[in-house]
Amino acid sequence: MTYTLTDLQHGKAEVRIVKVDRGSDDHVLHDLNVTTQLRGDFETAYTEGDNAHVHATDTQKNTVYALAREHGVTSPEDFLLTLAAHWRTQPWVSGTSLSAEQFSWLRLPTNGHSFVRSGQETRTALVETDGDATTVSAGLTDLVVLKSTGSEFHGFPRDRYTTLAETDDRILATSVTATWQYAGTPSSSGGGYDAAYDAARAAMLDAFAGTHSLALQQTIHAMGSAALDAVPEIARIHIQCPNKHHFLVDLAPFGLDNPGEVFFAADRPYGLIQATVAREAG
Ligand SMILES: O=c1[nH]c(=O)c2[nH]c(=O)[nH]c2[nH]1
Repeated sequence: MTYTLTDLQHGKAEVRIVKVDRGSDDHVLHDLNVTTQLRGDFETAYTEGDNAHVHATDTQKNTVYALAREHGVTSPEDFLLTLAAHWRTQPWVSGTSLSAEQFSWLRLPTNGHSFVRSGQETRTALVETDGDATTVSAGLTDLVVLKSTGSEFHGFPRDRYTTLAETDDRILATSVTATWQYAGTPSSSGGGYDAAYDAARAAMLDAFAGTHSLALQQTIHAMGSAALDAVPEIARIHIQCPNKHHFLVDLAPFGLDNPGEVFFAADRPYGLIQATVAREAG
């Protein structure tokens, strides 16, 4: 019996790299978790155990560290593009999928070389190549936000299984995961990928806070639209949000009222709402 073998890729997952820029007394940290995946003419390794074409995953890990030293690390997107350019020159490689998580650090005021981890969220980047074609995506995960009013949910259909009460004032809380694709390179004079990330993140937070929400769905649409408004190079954005339910605790058995002050923060199950917002073609 023969079977078809497809989707071959190999690489090193979660290469943790911390690059210190020592160009001035104010050091800069780039803290990344990089995953490499190469595609290409690697079939005989699977079918015959012939490794003649296999770029060892250990070599790929070393390449990440060496190119960080040779080319430096600026934005995660630019670093992944540097790696992609390297593997484009290597034999038997026809494409790559290179991803990174970036953890951010803030310099402490005491001196230029002490830091505190900042931001609970993780920045993400993905560079994919296929021959000469390159796509760059970016995003974030674990951006936890909450608003203590300015959120309603009503008007949904009721059937024999519906128990949820309608509400015109609830807590809205979520942990945003967003991924967006760039149609063009954000201009380096405008700050490049870093500034584009900051602008998209700020726009999404502003939309979360500023939208009087009638549904998390509406808030997601507003956040996606705000990111597209803020960064012209973003072609489309996918946003996924768990609805982190906060249930008002019934304090009546204790002779107490509860005018929207004491909540039970449930962790599961949770609603899971997602959508892609894209620019219209043409
Ligand atoms: O914003 C919401 N969207 C829903 O689809 C939903 N469903 C639900 O039970 N609560 C909520 N809240």
